[in-house]
Amino acid sequence: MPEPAVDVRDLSVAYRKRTAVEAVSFTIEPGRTLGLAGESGSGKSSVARAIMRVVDPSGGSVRIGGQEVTRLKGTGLRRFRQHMQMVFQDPYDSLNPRLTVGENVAEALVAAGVPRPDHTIRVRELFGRVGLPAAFTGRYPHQLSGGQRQRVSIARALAVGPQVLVCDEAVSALDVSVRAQILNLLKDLQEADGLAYLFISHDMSTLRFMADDIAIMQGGRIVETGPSAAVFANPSHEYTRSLIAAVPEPGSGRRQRRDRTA
Ligand SMILES: Nc1ncnc2c1ncn2[C@@H]1O[C@H](COP(=O)(O)OP(=O)(O)OP(=O)(O)O)[C@@H](O)[C@H]1O
Repeated sequence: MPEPAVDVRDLSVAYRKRTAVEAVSFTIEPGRTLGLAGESGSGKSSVARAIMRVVDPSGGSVRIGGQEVTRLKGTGLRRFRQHMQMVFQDPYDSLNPRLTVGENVAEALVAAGVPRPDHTIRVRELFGRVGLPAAFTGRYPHQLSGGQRQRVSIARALAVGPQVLVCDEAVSALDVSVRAQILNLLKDLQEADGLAYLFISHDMSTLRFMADDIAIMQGGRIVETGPSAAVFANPSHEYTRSLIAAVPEPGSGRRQRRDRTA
């Protein structure tokens, strides 16, 4: 059997001895999406940060493409980072405002060891893959819309040829129609490249669209997990039921409860 793209076992994360994630386990196969949901503070981003080795896990194991990454350091850690990339909620925070968006993407090519003479053509290719005109490479982040900036972040993530993308609330700041376009783009890229996604979102309708499997976190633990269709059809945990209750049936035309009370 080929190795899963992501294999997390008994992962724990603590901040100054305060446990934020406890004994979290899941796997993601190449070309598949695990949706991670849960209320604010339940530990979703801490799972992502530990997998990316932005924080050191306090326990457990993380295997990416079969390689244990929890104890990697120096060059080994840098090499591993080419296999895993992250897309955040607000590309303004992650793009350098003083560089053009083309230069922002080229920075990732430097990190991936792509020779400089190849940068222009590679950046243009990457812009094409995320649906941006090549002429946009010379613009600055503030000259693009939110959706266009998120496309640039995705191009930058793809620049290193990753196997896994961690999307942490990657579409949460976008308008509904732009959100759908970015989700469709991510699905197309997944199909083309066999990318595995860890897709973190508080929005269950986004997860219903994106995720093959779902894991629900509460208080640092996974309290329910399973194929997305089964979890939505028959949630076993009270907390999952309350998350799903806030989402309309597809096509029902009802607005989300969150919208009604906003
Ligand atoms: N750098 C940090 N130092 C100390 N505590 C932290 C740190 N980052 C997160 N925490 C705590 O760890 C717990 C989990 O936080 P985390 O950000 O992982 O949750 P989350 O589910 O991603 O929340 P949100 O949806 O609001 O981003 C929370 O209690 C949070 O206060």
